Amino acid sequence: MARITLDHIRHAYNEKARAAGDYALKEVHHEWEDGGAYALLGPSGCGKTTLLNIISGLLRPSEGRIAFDGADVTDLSTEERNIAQVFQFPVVYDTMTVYDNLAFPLRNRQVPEAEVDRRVRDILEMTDLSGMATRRARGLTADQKQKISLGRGLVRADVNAILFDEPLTVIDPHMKWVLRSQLKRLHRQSGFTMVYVTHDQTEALTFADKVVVMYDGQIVQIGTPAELFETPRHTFVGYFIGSPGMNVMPASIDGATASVGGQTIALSAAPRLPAAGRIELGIRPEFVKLERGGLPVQVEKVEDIGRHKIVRARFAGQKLAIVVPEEEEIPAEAGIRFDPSAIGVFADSWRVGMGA
Ligand SMILES: Nc1ncnc2c1ncn2[C@@H]1O[C@H](COP(=O)(O)OP(=O)(O)OP(=O)(O)O)[C@@H](O)[C@H]1O
Repeated sequence: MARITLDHIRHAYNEKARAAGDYALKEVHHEWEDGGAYALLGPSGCGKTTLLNIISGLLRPSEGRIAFDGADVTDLSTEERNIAQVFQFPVVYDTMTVYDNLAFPLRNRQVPEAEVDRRVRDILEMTDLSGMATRRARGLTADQKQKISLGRGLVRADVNAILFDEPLTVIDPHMKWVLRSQLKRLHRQSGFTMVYVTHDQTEALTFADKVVVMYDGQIVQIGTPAELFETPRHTFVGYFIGSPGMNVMPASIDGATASVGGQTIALSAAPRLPAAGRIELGIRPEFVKLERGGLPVQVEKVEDIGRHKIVRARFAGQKLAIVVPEEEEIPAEAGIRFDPSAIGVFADSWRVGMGA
């Protein structure tokens, strides 16, 4: 288990990189707690794997240093960093039995056989592979092989961290849910530092204590699922987390009042705006209320998804999503009201503070 320090890390795959845009990973400067469960979440190409490979030692960053518990490991190999990794696709020994595959990382380190047996049996149970312990890996499905890979990542008790790169991609949906919950439980029991790469928000939000949201080579926010939902620091976080994502509307501001397409919206306080910049309001669909009176809105579509309804509407020339509780009627000639305390103000996509 280790605290991971990312000290002014940048990475470019092209050695001649100069401009910020040349870097696959723009500057990352953070400290991740010992024993934390982190998810790296973001769309394809945003730099998640690059950052994970820098932590594991598969990639040396172009700039900056990385430390485990304060000791510089920038020039150490994965093996020397004492890290377990689980990749997107299975890495198993086909000719070995399931049991021996799981035992391999332990036997390799001369762990006493009684301890090997205890650990392997725990993992067999966790991954639902107990019934096939004596079968050779060859001939198993991709799904079963990936469970072996996952088990091999989890079997050692002496690692500094366990890194997962989209480990559940080939697992069927029900088992995905089971394994995610098991991983969470295992994290609580073991206290390993875990870093989990995914582009799936459900996976990230159920697994992690802290979600690291990445966009275009940058970490745009590190927060608990609740923080990301309630106070996204960047419009991308608002849009990426939540279903549907946050509504973002271009606006102008005068004191504690915003104007969107000629409609006036009250804010909770006057935002502290920078001298220049593109101003937008962000409000989650859960905090827009449909009611008689209110600001004019055109309802275009209603999607009933069981727990609630999603209303797709147009407000002041902008698309707007509204979440309506299942039991509530959608009034004829509906208008809308925004909860002022739930409105965020963003300048050039970054959240600004409110009030003096
Ligand atoms: N070996 C490489 N050589 C050159 N460019 C690379 C290399 N690996 C990644 N890149 C580029 O770096 C950027 C970040 O890629 P990275 O794989 O880290 O993103 P990601 O968020 O993990 O994406 P995905 O979810 O698709 O794996 C992308 O623009 C990608 O094309």
